[in-house]
Amino acid sequence: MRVCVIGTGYVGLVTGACLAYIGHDVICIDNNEEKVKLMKSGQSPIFEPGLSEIMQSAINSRNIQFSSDLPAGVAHGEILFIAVGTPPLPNGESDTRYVEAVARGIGANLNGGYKVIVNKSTVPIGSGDWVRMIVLDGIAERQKTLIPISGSSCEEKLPEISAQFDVVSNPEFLREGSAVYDTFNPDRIVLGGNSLQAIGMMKDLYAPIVERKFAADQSLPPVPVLVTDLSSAEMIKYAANAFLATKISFINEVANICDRVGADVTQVAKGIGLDSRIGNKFLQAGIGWGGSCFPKDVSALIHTADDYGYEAQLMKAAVSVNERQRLIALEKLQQALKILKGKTVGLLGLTFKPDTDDLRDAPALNLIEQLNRLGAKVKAYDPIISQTGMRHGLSGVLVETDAERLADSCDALVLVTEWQQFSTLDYGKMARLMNHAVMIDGRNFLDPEAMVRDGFQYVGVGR
Ligand SMILES: NC(=O)c1ccc[n+]([C@@H]2O[C@H](COP(=O)([O-])OP(=O)(O)OC[C@H]3O[C@@H](n4cnc5c(N)ncnc54)[C@H](O)[C@@H]3O)[C@@H](O)[C@H]2O)c1
Ligand SMILES: O=c1ccn([C@@H]2O[C@H](COP(=O)(O)OP(=O)(O)O[C@H]3O[C@H](CO)[C@@H](O)[C@H](O)[C@H]3O)[C@@H](O)[C@H]2O)c(=O)[nH]1
Repeated sequence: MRVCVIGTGYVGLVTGACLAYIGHDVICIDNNEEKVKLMKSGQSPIFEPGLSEIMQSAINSRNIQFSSDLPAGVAHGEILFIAVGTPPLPNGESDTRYVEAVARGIGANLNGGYKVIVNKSTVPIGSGDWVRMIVLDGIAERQKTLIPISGSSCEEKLPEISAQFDVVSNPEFLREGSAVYDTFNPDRIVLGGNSLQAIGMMKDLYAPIVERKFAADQSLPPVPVLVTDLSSAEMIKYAANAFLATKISFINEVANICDRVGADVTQVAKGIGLDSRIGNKFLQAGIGWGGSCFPKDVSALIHTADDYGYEAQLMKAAVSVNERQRLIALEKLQQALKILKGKTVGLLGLTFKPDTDDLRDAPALNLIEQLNRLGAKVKAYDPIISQTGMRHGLSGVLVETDAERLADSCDALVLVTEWQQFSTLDYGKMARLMNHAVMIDGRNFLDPEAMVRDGFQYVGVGR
């Protein structure tokens, strides 16, 4: 099928590349010319495991094109994905201006046959109908430009714009760091809309994925496809993220109690996770959840509830537990080092989770800010940020090129991101390079006994 994906970030580029890989004819549109240039040269502007290979394969089979030409994209696609960002506004509300610009642009260029406009971006509940309205506005604006000005000598009758379309909500559940895997191995596909034709086309589009043709385990039953109304699909996206964020805040609260009573949260998580009603996922206690999605999506849902005069108390609590959790490493540093002013703290990891280059709302950023405020010098080593030199959003921190340089002359290390590489560092050598060998393990990732053997004073979270 002919597909146009507008917005080539973590979601749009992965979606576009994977759809091209499974045989669709895809054009990816972005208004960032530099990104387009990079993608045209076969390079991915983001770090995501497996993405470059998928892109390269799609480029070789001529199933994918990259462009900044929205009209060409709209003309190309039978299915038009909107996958632009919906960042948070200062009041927590979702900023939908990029979605609006794209919807207007689609309307202004829509012509010819039937199209399905797909909201892939995470958008406030009710956005499906709103997008439809904006597209219609875009069509009307263009129509106006086609009508000859009254009183002009132009007698020519201009053609009517024929634009048939439906809007579908197709929320995305991929995780950064495993986005390609998640796209080929989804737990479910959610399609919200009331047009049978549009839903039918979406099912055709996803058929190879639903049938697990590209899955890690092809013997599994087909991927469940849940068809709902527009608002329910939009709500599913927010509710899923709010639930997962709340689950993490819950285990973090348990961890804080464990710290006080002398229990080990990693064992507690195992013990409760074996109950199939609870499940063992998303019970990893640590320094709190971050990233480009949980914080903004939970805030947006709280804001939506507020708009309807309802106070989302549980979600507000999940957020405030998380805000406190983000400072837990600082508290533990103060307990271990007492005065932080003039001390040097090294951060192992900067990104909000491993296997991504994304620093949006990363707990490390809070930590850097707070440590600077208290007069500590902050250094960091992150396998991807140190290598790529990407520094967007980073200040008040010296980025080192390897873990041993990081440890050199530090008074404490904080493991912020559980990069796999951090399990095999020479911690004995690192401890010897430090002024004080203190390790705050913000992700309960390291083996406490091994750390002590290597000479560290080890402090975990709820452990
Ligand atoms: N990042 C994730 O893991 C994830 C997962 C699920 C859902 N989502 C949702 O998907 C959406 C996209 O998120 P993301 O992380 O991929 O965003 P992103 O910021 O990485 O990418 C957005 C892209 O859209 C482009 N863009 C902005 N305005 C444009 C326009 N008018 N025309 C063309 N391109 C334009 C930007 O240049 C950028 O490349 C958001 O709503 C987000 O909440 C994200
Ligand atoms: O047990 C856990 C699991 C995660 N986290 C933290 O939670 C945050 C989010 O992690 P994760 O969900 O793995 O990454 P994201 O890429 O942000 O993915 C989430 O957000 C996406 C955007 O909406 C959704 O598509 C995904 O389904 C949803 O998992 C990170 O800071 C993690 O460190 C924990 O602290 N403990």
